[in-house]
Amino acid sequence: MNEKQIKETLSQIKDPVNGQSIVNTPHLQKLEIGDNEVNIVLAYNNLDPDIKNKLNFTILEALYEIIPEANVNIHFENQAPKPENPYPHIKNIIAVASGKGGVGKSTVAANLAVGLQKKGHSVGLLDADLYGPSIPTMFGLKNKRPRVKEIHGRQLLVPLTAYDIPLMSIGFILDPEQAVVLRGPRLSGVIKQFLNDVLWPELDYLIIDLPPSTGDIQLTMVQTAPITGAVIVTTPQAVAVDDAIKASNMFRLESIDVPIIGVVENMAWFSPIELPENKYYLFGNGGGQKLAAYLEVPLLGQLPLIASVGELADEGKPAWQAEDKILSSYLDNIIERTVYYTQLRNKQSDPTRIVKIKS
Ligand SMILES: Nc1ncnc2c1ncn2[C@@H]1O[C@H](COP(=O)(O)OP(=O)(O)OP(=O)(O)O)[C@@H](O)[C@H]1O
Repeated sequence: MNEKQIKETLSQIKDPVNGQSIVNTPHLQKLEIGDNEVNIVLAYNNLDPDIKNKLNFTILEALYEIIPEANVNIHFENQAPKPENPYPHIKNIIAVASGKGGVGKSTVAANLAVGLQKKGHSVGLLDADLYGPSIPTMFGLKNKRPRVKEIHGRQLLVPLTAYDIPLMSIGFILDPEQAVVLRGPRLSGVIKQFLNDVLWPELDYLIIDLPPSTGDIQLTMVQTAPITGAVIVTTPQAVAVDDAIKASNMFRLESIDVPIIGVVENMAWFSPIELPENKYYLFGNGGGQKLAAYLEVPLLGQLPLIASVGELADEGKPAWQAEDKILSSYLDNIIERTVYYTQLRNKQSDPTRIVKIKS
């Protein structure tokens, strides 16, 4: 049978619930076109029986017109639809978050992106820290502007690239003074633009560097994209851990429900270059482990305080670029465990749903 013709015919039929074409609606669970058979499974949450009968009849009638000899089976399931995903070309969206500022969230986000890319994954990095974007500096792209490309009448932003990673940051678009005054609808407009109007390629991971704490940006993000999971960054300090708990609690609200992949403890200790085996616990010891235990999530790894991390970042190079073996081994561990626990999350839980705005 002519699959294209069948799909075209079905695409003329509208989903009675959301008005989308029946072939694109998230209520469509299955469409199988065999030699002489079409099997359709639609899932609705308590659909009115009259509407269901009418839809059933409309589909049968439309297909009978073009394939009168075929066996058409339409099965309705009573269940919630698959979550909508406006970004099917991005497999995993990982939000890197922290409670306190300055704990190294951007450093971890940048190095996660570079490390994942080095291991063969396709990765994009989105700097959503509107009030203090550091990604342009860390990747040596300060004062650079993205190109605009018109596609099907839409003006889309082409991400800048460094180390083969497509990058987007508010710092590429607005001056810091302009970003600071963004509020309410304009703020969420910018966040939405970052996801919807940027030409992100097919990605295994989109890493999002969120601002510290909880606020409008985090809320807009979960209302815009299905965040696969959050990575929480903390230093060992008790105050940082307490604030990280507050930030984590936002993701865990029943209405938000973004899984936490794990915890990264940054600035875990200091080792002088001349004595790399010595560890000095400047900010206390075990805070990351405590946070992970409290949240019942894995500790993805620890990153010591190493002067070269900060120096390289200021030179526009993420630490992964360093030839430092000790540093690479810590980063390697964090990357491997992030991949493992993200895959485990995908196996064990349903995809995240975009948070609906209640009016
Ligand atoms: N492990 C480390 N060793 C040395 N310096 C580090 C380390 N991690 C971060 N830094 C430095 O500490 C400073 C703060 O780091 P970063 O910008 O990543 O923090 P942040 O949590 O994203 O901050 P913000 O609150 O601005 O979002 C930067 O100068 C960075 O280079």
